[in-house]
Amino acid sequence: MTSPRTLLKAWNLLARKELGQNFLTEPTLAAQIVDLAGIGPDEAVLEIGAGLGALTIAAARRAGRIIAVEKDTQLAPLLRAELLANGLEQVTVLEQNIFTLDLPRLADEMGQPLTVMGNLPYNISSQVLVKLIHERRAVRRAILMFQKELGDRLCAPPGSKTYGRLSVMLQYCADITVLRTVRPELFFPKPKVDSVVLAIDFKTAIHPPVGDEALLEQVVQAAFGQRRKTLRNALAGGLLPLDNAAALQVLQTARIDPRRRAETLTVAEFVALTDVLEGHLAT
Ligand SMILES: C[S@@+](CC[C@H](N)C(=O)[O-])C[C@H]1O[C@@H](n2cnc3c(N)ncnc32)[C@H](O)[C@@H]1O
Repeated sequence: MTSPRTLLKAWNLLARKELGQNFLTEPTLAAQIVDLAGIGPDEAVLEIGAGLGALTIAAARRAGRIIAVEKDTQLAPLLRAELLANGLEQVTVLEQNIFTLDLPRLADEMGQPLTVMGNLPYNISSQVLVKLIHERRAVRRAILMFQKELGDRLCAPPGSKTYGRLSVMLQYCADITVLRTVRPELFFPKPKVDSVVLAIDFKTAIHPPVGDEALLEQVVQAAFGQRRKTLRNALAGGLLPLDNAAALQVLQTARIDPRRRAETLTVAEFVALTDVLEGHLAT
């Protein structure tokens, strides 16, 4: 792997901050991430934000097929040239915004659920996660690098300050494992903060499953949208079709103290609350 600094210079390009371009500089680290991801020859891998190919090249040495998505059309030819130079022909580079890619359709075309991999641009990491949650029937596993602060939020338990909307929605449908942290020195350009690699295994069965997942998202959004307020006031805050009396009734039926705050609720309690609310809205 040629160093990102050398490659960009040779192609007369600059790293684009607005695309979250912090490239991995260490091939051994890229190989280690791919090893930790347990990528094997039978897998279909989708890489989000392939950049200059650090992870792509490491993964292509192990995986059956790789679809590498890269939004920056200036980088894509460079990436193709790098892959060719490394004799890696089983990689398809898509010059595309990840948000325009239909994952269930891609998984159908590949004949199996996808292993998703990526050193995510920090400015779209949360949105990518929401997309993966929504389209998870197409995803077997995701091995993703995040800014450490977001990684901590995703893993945060109830009761902690960083526990929030995404922690609940992700923990509801996935098991999360911290694989390793990565220091800023291992990227070019060097970011200001540490990163973390997480393995996200989507659950094949959820216990307990919620009746209406879209409603769960709305409840979680309403609760954390006003996280300093009591649940009763947050739920009656306007996002849900509930007034203060109805919010109280729903919380009491779900056996949740209306004076509690969103960050104290377990995922199972959010599920129970949503199921009660669904029944309430149906009457
Ligand atoms: C943090 S860099 C990682 C690059 C490379 N995977 C690595 O580890 O060195 C993120 C990459 O995602 C690309 N990117 C940014 N927004 C994107 C989007 N919406 N869809 C696809 N790729 C995107 C950037 O251009 C950049 O190459």
